[in-house]
Amino acid sequence: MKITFIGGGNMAGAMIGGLIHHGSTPSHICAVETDAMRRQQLAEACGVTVTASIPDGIHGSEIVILAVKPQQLRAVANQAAQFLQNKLVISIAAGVRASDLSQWLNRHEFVIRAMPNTPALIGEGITGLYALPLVDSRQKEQATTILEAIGTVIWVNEEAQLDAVTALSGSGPAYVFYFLEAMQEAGTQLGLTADTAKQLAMQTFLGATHLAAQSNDTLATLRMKVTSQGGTTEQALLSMEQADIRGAFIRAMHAACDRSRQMGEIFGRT
Ligand SMILES: NC(=O)C1=CN([C@@H]2O[C@H](COP(=O)(O)OP(=O)(O)OC[C@H]3O[C@@H](n4cnc5c(N)ncnc54)[C@H](O)[C@@H]3O)[C@@H](O)[C@H]2O)C=CC1
Ligand SMILES: O=C(O)[C@@H]1CCC=N1
Repeated sequence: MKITFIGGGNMAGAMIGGLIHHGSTPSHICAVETDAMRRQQLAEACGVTVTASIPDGIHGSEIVILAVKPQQLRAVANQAAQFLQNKLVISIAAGVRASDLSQWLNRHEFVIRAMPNTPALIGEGITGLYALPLVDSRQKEQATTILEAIGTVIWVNEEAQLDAVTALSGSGPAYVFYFLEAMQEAGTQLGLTADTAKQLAMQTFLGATHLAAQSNDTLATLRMKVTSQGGTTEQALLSMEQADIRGAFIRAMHAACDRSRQMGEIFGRT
């Protein structure tokens, strides 16, 4: 199965890296990229075919993954439309609705909207998927197979849920890195070296996440099992509650979800 990415930036790079890591043949992957330096990087780092031409890149591919910025999607769709025939199109652009993309692609019916995340690069991604009604089960299986190569796949029945997926797992790696940065910064203020603080922070995330995945306890119970009465964790959590960190976090994710919907309006129905 030959796959073409249109747009070879950060997310396409993570997906291509993940696919190759999982055993895909580099020559079966093509990236259409307008930036010459980025084309060279992709060819050298991944060994995939690169081109600046959309028709050349799409030729011979069964699946076309649109991985440009949301504001670039309409122009790219207009250029690609006449070369698609019955190919499956998967868009990873945040916000832009599958039905709008279908219109730009001359009412192309085989459109899936996907929201992956950057841990795809190491096969630890998670992708939310939504298909237009006429996408058949074979095409859905193809999309599942491709995206399972870079992690876990979750299908949603209502496209609006993809805005929530975007706010949670699409943007989520950035929240984790932000939190890790804060833990590292605090660790160094408390006398640890930056490397030691980073190692402690990262392994704490990994360990706690694996524990939560394997445990039958709720997240709240797991938290309480760390929190000794009169102890250190209690003081830290009290400080976080006083600063309304939980509320701030929830508001932040609402802001991300609102922005995804807004991008659907701004870059979609114009
Ligand atoms: N970065 C992330 O964590 C995630 C990004 N996304 C979505 O993926 C899409 C791409 O995001 P990034 O990779 O972060 O952006 P990026 O800016 O790194 O990549 C976009 C690439 O498209 C290229 N490009 C622009 N116009 C083009 C054209 N006409 N033909 C071919 N290539 C063209 C650019 O040169 C650039 O390399 C966005 O729509 C974003 O919403 C989705 C999930 C996660
Ligand atoms: O920030 C963004 O808009 C994209 C979508 C999810 C992650 N990056």
